[in-house]
Amino acid sequence: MSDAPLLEVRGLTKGFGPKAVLRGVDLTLAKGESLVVIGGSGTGKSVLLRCILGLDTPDSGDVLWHGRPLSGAARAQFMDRFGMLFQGGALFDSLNVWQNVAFRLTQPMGARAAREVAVERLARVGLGPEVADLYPADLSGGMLKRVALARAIAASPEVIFFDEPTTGLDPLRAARITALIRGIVSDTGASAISITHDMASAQVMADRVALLQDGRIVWTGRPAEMQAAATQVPALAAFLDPVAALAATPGH
Ligand SMILES: Nc1ncnc2c1ncn2[C@@H]1O[C@H](COP(=O)(O)OP(=O)(O)OP(=O)(O)O)[C@@H](O)[C@H]1O
Repeated sequence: MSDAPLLEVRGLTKGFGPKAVLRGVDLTLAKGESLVVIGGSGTGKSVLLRCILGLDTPDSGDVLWHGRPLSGAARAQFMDRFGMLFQGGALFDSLNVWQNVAFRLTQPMGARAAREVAVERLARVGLGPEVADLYPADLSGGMLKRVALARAIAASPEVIFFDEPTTGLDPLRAARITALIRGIVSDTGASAISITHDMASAQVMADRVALLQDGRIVWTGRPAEMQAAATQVPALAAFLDPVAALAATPGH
């Protein structure tokens, strides 16, 4: 049991009506590993994440947490042990920054203690205590991402999910958030699954990359292996150099 991966997806399928989106996804996430799932628009990355989180019910297949199917007690344990950075940040406009960060603290604690934890997490993402009492409407896009990141790590999760963490940021801010995420994952020893279109960010964040295409993981490997693998896997080549891939497509 202790040898089991932290999280494992086995033969996951999910469709909507006649449309098969996931056609047998197999994935493992080791303890402390940062896995980045890439794939074109509409390939089912979000559906995969939703199935893992229990927001969508798979048609078949299993999600295992510490080797146990994610249902009943294992699901309850998992719910306490994961952090999530949603694509748009998904902060509550009516709560101030520290209340947003402390929102998912599972350990019961008074407001003063919760605020202290929130301020500490804000410092970890490069924001000072003066931000704690501001509201989301007062913040820039980059600051909102940082606050959302502070919330994702608030309860010291074992696994953190990042849904398109650099979407909507300019290249410099995207690079900063990417470096911050990589640092947090390395420092805390948390495992991470990120989904992204941003190859620059994937290369920095990933210990391992998995490419989702036609409902399956068609390639997985280390970022340094991607270039060589692209000669065998056209979809990978398209990600690494979309302009060249388009130019090579007849009638583009
Ligand atoms: N609730 C739903 N009902 C019907 N179809 C759905 C539903 N959720 C997702 N889909 C379909 O499943 C497919 C995969 O969607 P998904 O959002 O997972 O793609 P994605 O890889 O995350 O794309 P993007 O990178 O553009 O966000 C799409 O064709 C989408 O329309």
